[in-house]
Amino acid sequence: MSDVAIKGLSKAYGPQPVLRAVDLYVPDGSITSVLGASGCGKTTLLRIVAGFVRSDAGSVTIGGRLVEDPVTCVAPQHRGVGYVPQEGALFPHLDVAANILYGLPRRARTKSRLTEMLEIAELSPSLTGRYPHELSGGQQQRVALARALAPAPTVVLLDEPFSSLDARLRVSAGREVARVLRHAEATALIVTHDQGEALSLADQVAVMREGRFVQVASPSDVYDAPADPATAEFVGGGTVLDAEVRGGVAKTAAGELVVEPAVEGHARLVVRPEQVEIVAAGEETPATVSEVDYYGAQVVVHLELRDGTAIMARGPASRPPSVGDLVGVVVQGSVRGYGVDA
Ligand SMILES: Nc1ncnc2c1ncn2[C@@H]1O[C@H](COP(=O)(O)OP(=O)(O)OP(=O)(O)O)[C@@H](O)[C@H]1O
Repeated sequence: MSDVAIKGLSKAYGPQPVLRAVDLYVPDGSITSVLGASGCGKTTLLRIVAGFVRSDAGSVTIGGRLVEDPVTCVAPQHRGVGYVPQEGALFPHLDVAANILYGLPRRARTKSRLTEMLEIAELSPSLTGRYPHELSGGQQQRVALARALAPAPTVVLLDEPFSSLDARLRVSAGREVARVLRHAEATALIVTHDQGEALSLADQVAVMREGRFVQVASPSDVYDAPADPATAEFVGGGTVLDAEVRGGVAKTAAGELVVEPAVEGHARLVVRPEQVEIVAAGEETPATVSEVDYYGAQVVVHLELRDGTAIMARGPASRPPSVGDLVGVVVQGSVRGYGVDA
């Protein structure tokens, strides 16, 4: 396998810039997820790396070999890249075996290669004669991955690979695909708009907004130290409060909050929903429950503070409050602050 180096990559469709001088380094044998809202340019980036779309400026190097720049364009089949398109896109008229062996030269379509790919993708040999419509969504994803891995690509690109699966299957299919990629020691780029998926599957998360990377870091750094309030809201959610910070402390509608890293003056503060504890009315900051989203083991409670500020709490679902309840809220721990220039 190989590393991928993307430098100053730009692309516009007509007057509309889609990628704006994007840099990204994916180390050999690691998984990077590209996380961003719909339309921010994720698929375009992946398709340029794969060789399906030309860039306007910048370069892509795979394993030290230049494959894309304004004068170079190595054909997709010569880039050593495996591509798993959205929803797997298996050939419906071919069975599992034929789908997996499809990308190999005829002489390489051997039973032993098929067995090897079934083992890597943790698929039972009893499935080889089945057609895609006879497989579960998760099995289809693993067949699509086995097909992409069969020609032994140096890099695997996956575009929203789990978008067609339901929530429960997404988690298990994601885990299985990550295990297969790690087993194959693949260098992989996974495009997703699902923050849980991005954080749980990858070694590195590249957060994209409007054609730029706003943060490229480990999953825990992206969650614990988001680059800006918008990234914090997108990754993990939370409430952004405007406040004046003096001596590392801010007086806010949600009480006095300790701000880290210490910023001074006007700032935007991010309060994570798991930091907000709901207590009995009369204690701490009063709030009214405006909405309760029930997720089984957890609830997300939307609250309105006295001055109209909306704040969100997430916690265990035991004894959740009801809409209209008067409660108190306490923000636990310090909050992240971002200075705002006057
Ligand atoms: N072939 C094309 N011609 C013109 N505009 C395009 C083309 N392909 C994509 N776009 C536009 O470029 C922008 C980025 O598209 P892209 O598919 O890269 O986004 P994305 O982040 O992958 O979105 P999604 O998560 O919805 O797939 C969008 O505004 C899209 O409409």
